[in-house]
Amino acid sequence: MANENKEIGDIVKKCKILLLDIEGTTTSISFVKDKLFPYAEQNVKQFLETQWESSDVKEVVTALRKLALEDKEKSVDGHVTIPGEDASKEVQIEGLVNNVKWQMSSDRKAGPLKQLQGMIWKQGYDKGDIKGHVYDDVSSALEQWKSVDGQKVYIYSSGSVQAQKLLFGQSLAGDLLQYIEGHFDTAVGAKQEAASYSAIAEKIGSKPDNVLFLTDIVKEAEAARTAGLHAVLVSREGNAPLPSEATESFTVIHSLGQLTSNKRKTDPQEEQPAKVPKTDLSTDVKTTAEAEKAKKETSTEGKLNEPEKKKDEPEKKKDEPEKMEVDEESTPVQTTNEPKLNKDENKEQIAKVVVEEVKDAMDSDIPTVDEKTTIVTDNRESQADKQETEKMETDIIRKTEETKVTVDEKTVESEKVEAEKPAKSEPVIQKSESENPKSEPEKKRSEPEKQKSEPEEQKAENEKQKAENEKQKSEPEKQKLEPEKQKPVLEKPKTEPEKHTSEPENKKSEPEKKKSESDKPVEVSNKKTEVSEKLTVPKEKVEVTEVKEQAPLAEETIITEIEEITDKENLSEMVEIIEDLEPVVEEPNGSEDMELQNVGDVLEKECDEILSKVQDVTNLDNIPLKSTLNPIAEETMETDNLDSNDIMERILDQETELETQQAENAPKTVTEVVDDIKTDKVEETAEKAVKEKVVKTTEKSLEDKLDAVEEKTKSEETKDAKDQIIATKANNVSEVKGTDSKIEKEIPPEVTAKDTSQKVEEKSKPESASKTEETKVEDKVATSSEKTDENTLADSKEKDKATEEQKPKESAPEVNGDATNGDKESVNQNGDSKVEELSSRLSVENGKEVNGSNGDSMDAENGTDKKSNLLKHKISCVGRDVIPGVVTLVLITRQD
Ligand SMILES: CSCCC(=O)C(=O)COP(=O)(O)O
Ligand SMILES: [Mg+2]
Repeated sequence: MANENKEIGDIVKKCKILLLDIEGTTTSISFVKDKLFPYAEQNVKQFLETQWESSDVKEVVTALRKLALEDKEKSVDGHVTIPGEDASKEVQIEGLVNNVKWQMSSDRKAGPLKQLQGMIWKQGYDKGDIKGHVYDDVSSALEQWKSVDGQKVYIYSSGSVQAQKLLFGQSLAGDLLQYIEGHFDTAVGAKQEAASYSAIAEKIGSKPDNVLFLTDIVKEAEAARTAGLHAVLVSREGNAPLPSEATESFTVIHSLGQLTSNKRKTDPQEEQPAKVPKTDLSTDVKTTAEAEKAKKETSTEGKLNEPEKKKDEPEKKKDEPEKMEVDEESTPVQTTNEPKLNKDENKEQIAKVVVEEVKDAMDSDIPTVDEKTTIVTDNRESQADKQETEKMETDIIRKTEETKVTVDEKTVESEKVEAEKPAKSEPVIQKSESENPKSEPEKKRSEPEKQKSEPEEQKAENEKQKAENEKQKSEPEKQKLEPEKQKPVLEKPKTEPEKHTSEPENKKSEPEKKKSESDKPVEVSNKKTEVSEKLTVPKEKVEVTEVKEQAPLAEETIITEIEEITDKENLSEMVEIIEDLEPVVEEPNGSEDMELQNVGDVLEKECDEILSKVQDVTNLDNIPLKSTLNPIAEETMETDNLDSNDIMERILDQETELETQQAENAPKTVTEVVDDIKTDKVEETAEKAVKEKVVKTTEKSLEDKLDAVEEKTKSEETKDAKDQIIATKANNVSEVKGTDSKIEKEIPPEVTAKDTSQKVEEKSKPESASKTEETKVEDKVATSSEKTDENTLADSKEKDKATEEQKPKESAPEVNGDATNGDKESVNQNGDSKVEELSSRLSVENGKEVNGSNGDSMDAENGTDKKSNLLKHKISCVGRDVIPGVVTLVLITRQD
């Protein structure tokens, strides 16, 4: 059995029953000898005198007298006789007191003595003179075994059952009886007899092999082992030193906590603070010191060699019913306490705390969902739980913010995919995913001033933008952009990170409006904005570099050309020039025709590739992107000849339908979203949120592009549209063309709009989160798109306004249809032939592309138109990232 020492961990897990000794195991020997025994000695006479007539006293007196006769017959050394019943009460009591004191002096474990002791001690407990001593680790171990580990605890002590219950019921640690299933005393047999343990196992209803006995007495341990029980020796401060052979044979512990698992209760609410298990480490240190000290003390084991005969156990029958308080078989017992489970439960508990902190920190922001993974995958050793927990919580909060950053970046960069040149999208996305998120918070912290100043500035900008957007939506025919708005854009060249930074900021103005000025979304939005901003500046530099590396073809060439043509370092100067210029656009010369055509083809192809890559990166194959876009695509396919009003109505209908369906699903609350963290859906939720953003971004972008097309058409109908307007509109036309072409290729015609909506909703389970993000993304895209037109058209606002004011009634019908479908007549009404030609071509191109590739414009237009379209297409792919004003200038310059 020597190997049991090494196997104790497994044995503890296996044993359903823990059988505990008291003195020297749960309670100090000194408490018994220095408190209980003296109390009994001092009060025995008084007790007998006052309780002489009670049946219990008479019974125990009879038993004591019987034992004394036996001791006399056996000639036990130092035995004390008890006078017969024929003696006076006083004589009998005097004899009894002397006998009791003699037995106690030798720590005799006789049943009648323990019975009387218990009766006397009860008075002391009742008076408050006695509090049962238990070691510090006892209560926690008892609770752990019962409440968590699923082990049942029984007491087996020479002290009477009554004395046991008094001690644990009125202990220094409170009432511990709730953790004890039953009590055994010497009525079941002497503690150094194996039969006693067999009897206990039988009474409990457990196999001896499933019972672990804890005691400070080697002979008791040996008896238990003989009976087939497992036994562990307990070494406490003040205990008799354990012989070396015993420590080699038995496992020796110094704290009951050494036999408890590291598990915690699954529901912290059920756990009382005072009952939280202490760490094993601290207890071990203490008890080890106690053990070392105990080894220096003299052994008292020899004094405890008292005979324990069944005839000396008159209280046996009376005790037995108490011993079977719990039917062990009737209550399932957890058999294993694997460390892994302990950790998991700890994690779960920690996760709850962390979730609360995340809630506070994130203020219900969506990306918090990603933190769940961190919690689950964290592995810690139980003894360092507290420190690890703090660290973990910190890490989780930090990673949560990092996740936010990642999600925001993906959102922004997904938007960039649409907004930027096609060749840029791939490296941007790759960069987003490959970046080390841990570096982001550092970047964020490195720019605190920017974080503080920009939101306010941005807020004013957003409000301004909102007003503009409202105006554009409600009064499309009066889309006029303030000239001053063009300057900030023109002052920010494409390669400046500020341009990218400003986009997501502007896009956040809409969610604030749509959320009915709700504070929380605004806060979240701002928070995300800050993160995006902070990260954008340093990151964009890298992105630009990568883009340059991977997109060295057409657009870079065009950029170079533009730069060469303009040869202006200070673009603000160009703004002034442009503003002063009377826009005149002429056709490119014929020698450039093929070159431009090639460039246009390349760019168009790259646009398609980018859309494909966006889908790959965001796993859009698994979500109904195509279906989401389908309503738009199908409508356009079926309404080749519809005017812009029809298209807009259908788009709006689709949008309304989608929103209605989304609204039907009860949105998840923030708490529910955060709670998802606990169910290991964090990554899934975050992924869905990102996908949702991309889907919505794409969808909204398309809608906005169609809006832009319509707006362009309207502007064309003013007849005196300037070159800048045409060039800018060409951007959107090309983009719509590329996007629509892609959609048409990918969307199977059998997919219905209804299916699309359902799929989107099913896929987007974190509804409220998605809703919030959707709104943001949609608004971002909308704002971005609108702003592009806004800025580009700004310098022609006054002229357009004057024109439209003159012919308000004429503009409306033209915008509603003819221009979109390429009615050259309606466009030509406004005069300038060159402008008319370009406008007409643009109208044709708009009509064709919005309607879904129903023909090659090259076939319908003359060579001049082809060149112009190619030029517009070329510029459209670049212009958005360059500057509309520059594009205009290029147009002008090239034509000149
Ligand atoms: C509550 S019992 C008080 C201690 C006592 O009287 C005694 O005999 C303890 O014996 P144990 O078997 O628990 O060592
Ligand atoms: Mg003991």
